[in-house]
Amino acid sequence: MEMNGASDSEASFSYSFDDFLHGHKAQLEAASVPIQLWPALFEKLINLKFDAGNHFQIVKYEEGKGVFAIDDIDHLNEESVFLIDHAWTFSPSQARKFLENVPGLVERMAALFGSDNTPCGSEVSEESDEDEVIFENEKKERISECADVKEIDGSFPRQDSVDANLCRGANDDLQIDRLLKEIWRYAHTYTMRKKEIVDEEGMPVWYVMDEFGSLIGHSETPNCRVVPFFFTPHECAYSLLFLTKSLEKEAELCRDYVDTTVLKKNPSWRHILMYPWFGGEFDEPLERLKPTKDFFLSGRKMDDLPNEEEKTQCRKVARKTGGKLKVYSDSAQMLNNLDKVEVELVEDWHEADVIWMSKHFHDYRKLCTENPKALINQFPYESCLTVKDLLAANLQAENGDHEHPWFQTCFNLTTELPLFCNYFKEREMKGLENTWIVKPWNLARGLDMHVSNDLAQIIRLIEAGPKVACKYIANPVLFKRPDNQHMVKFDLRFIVFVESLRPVKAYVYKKFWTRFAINQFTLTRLDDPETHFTVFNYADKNKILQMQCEEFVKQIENTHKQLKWVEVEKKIYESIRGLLEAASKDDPPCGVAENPQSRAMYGVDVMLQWNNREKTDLGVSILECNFMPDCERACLYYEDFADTVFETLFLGNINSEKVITI
Ligand SMILES: Nc1ncnc2c1ncn2[C@@H]1O[C@H](COP(=O)(O)OP(=O)(O)OP(=O)(O)O)[C@@H](O)[C@H]1O
Repeated sequence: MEMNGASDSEASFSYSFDDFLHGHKAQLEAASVPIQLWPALFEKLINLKFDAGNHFQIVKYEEGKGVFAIDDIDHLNEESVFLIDHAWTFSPSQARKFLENVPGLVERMAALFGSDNTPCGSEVSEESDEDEVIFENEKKERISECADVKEIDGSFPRQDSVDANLCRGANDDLQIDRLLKEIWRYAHTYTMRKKEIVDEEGMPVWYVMDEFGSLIGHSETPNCRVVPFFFTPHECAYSLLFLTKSLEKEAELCRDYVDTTVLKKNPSWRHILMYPWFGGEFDEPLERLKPTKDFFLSGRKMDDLPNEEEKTQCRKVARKTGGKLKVYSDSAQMLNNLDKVEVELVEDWHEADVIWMSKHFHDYRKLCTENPKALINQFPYESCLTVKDLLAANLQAENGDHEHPWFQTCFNLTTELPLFCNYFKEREMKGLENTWIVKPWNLARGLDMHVSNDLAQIIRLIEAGPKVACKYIANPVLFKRPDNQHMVKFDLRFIVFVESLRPVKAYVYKKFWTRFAINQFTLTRLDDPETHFTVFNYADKNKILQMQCEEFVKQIENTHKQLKWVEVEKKIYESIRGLLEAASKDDPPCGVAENPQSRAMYGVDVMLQWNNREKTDLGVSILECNFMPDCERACLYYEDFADTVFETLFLGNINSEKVITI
């Protein structure tokens, strides 16, 4: 028997198998779905034919539930591909909100997670309960429950997903906490990439499969694979189940829970990747070393540098200190905001006094030999400073640890997962605070970031893309928000102008920017973005507190009487200088390179924390350093900003009222 979500007439609309291949072939190949299954898959997708119930049943046994074959099933059979629906699609930062508000979601997830999936091979109970053959009925119910069936392009019916509607309802917080922990044994991920956004990586989507998919057991020698599949006409993802071995009647269906690219790249990590399901200890002593040159070079285009002689010649060239600057640029934002500094745009970079680029520049040698008088707003290999994983690697000591007081301990989970797990477990054993912030290094604006003290969750998060884990600042200095009276975390952005790196010659713009969290700081709800982040990607502007730095200083000194801002500022400036020195200490490609023609402006994000219980010892922590070719917000707040940038960086006009030498 099968479930058809579409009537015959709907199914016969003009979407052909060729259309299907055109839109999905790359996905099918990437997921290694055998080619002989594609026609049946196409047919099942357009008819929404969830027919797994004809071949499998859920069976309860002593340790839990599993999925078993009703008949012999040949894996070479062209029909042996089955659709699995997704019970819940979610983003981890919004999951709690949905559990609190969507009726029935807590109950469904609790029922789903309540079963204990044990590895294949467990004894099957003699009496396989009739009631447990649930897919078919359940699917019928699901479809009939779904009152809102939409027509897309007048042809395909599509059901609203469970996360589409929000409504109020009360649920037990403890149960939700438990579900949010358990979910990392059931959740899976795929990433949507939008073709039109070339530079930005896609945002990962997490989902829980329906009861059938979620109850498939684990084996290291699996007999099936389950892969996510985005079906464009439905604008919706399903999972596909296909067999890798034939099944005999009553055999248990088992997939490999860690059949992921992470495992493919690191086969020796299997026991670590299995931790979310089976736990374990990671106590092998591992030596942490600084990443090698190869690490810094992988996936990066090398910058071409002038040799020492060329640099020496270049240093002798006289440069402009006034008058009209000839500027070659790919970005007008900053130039449009210049008032006092006169500029003339040139089409040929050979003529330029200043090269102002938002795109990465690589040809420093050519610039040095063909236009030595020009200055440019970038340093070679500055990604060692501005990209999170490279910065963390750059700042590591030879023994691999981070020893700078202004930098939080940080692990690259793509290369150092075993080390991180050891470190995590060691802290756990010692009873030390163990909250981490897990950040992708290729997305900005706080996207795909997670605060967590749960090792299982952290391990699973790397399936959604490369990440670093940095020790979370658990004792931040808090700010009393005047609008809601909450004591919230905040971070500060300082703009630094770099004139040279060896030795460091740099200036900080005296005005800085403030960013505040919304909710009262607490370590109890680590999934709440409004408590733990100061950047928000939504439009509720009312919740965002804007405050000029002068007002911020007044208020923070008022709240924390032991703080004197002049002293805090001094520590911040010392830390920023420390950052620039440390980041350019190693030769390229492992550190930022000195270059006589380079000048740069970076945005340095800083948090303040208490180093002791008494709150007398203040620490400065640098979160990250951003390359800033444009500065819309700065130009909007401070009319003199663009002029100050150009005067400081390119005219050698250091105005001590606006910038401070660090
Ligand atoms: N180690 C940390 N401890 C506590 N909070 C942190 C830590 N690192 C980052 N955060 C917080 O996480 C958020 C994003 O941080 P970060 O600046 O590193 O990322 P981003 O995505 O590059 O954002 P942006 O580019 O907008 O600054 C901020 O709200 C920041 O306060």
